[in-house]
Amino acid sequence: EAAAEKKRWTLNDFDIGRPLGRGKFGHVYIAKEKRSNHIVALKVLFKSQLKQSQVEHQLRREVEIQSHLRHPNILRLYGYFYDQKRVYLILEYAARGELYKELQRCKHFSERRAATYVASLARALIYCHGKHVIHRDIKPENLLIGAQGELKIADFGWSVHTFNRRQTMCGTLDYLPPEMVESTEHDASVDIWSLGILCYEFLYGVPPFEAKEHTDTYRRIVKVDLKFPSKPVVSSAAKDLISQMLVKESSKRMPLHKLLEHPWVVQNAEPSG
Ligand SMILES: Cn1ncc2ncnc(NCCc3cnc(NC(=O)Nc4cccc(C(F)(F)F)c4)s3)c21
Repeated sequence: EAAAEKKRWTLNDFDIGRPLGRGKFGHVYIAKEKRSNHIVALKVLFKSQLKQSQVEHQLRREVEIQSHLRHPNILRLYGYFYDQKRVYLILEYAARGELYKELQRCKHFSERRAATYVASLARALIYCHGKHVIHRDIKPENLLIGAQGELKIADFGWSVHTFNRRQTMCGTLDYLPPEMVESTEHDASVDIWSLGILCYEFLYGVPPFEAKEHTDTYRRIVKVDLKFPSKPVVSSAAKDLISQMLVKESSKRMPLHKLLEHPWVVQNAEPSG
């Protein structure tokens, strides 16, 4: 394993297979590492596009963050390499593909399936937050399904390390302006809100604040204009959990470990196995 990290990979180390998906910055292909016959996903990114969008630092941060994360519900990033024009990400292959396609196919998930996914996401986020990493981009497009149907959080392109400035400002806070001291706008509770949105979308098939115009969606979010349709029928326990996560005051959102003890999760989620 450690040896694998040191190795300089090149495209010649892989047999490239069918495309798995196409993203904004490039395509993903299934691939087989020739020496080990190990199946991986290879994301190909064009340097020109990365430069144009000025996201190189984000990619570096993703690779750095991902190299320390090991969790069954987090898609592994094994390594990367580059050539003249492209950067390649060597990723764990999720055999059952993209969750959003599954949600489109089923319209909405059963309460058991939704609770199972929400519980595994909560465990993955507890693990990330324990390492001061917040994902910040939890949505169906970034969720994949492994060979045993298990959920995998992918694409840490927007994740950040939340270092506590107090520790890194060499002791004194006295000279920090208010906005620096209370720089909590991006604390881990952003992921709790997103998980609440996801839970709603798993059960109803649409996100709670969806609207035709962006301005209307924005207005509904800041107002937390949360409504539960009469169809499909959803248990009051599920609605109770969602209502405790979609709270405007970030410090008042249900903490992730409390989510795992919520009756709806306890009664509906499959044991993590
Ligand atoms: C579709 N599909 N089906 C099966 C399957 N199995 C594995 N993977 C798949 N798809 C790839 C999932 C990803 C995981 N990590 C990613 N990371 C990323 O795309 N990072 C990234 C890109 C461009 C720019 C930036 C930057 F610079 F802004 F940070 C960051 S994408 C699969």
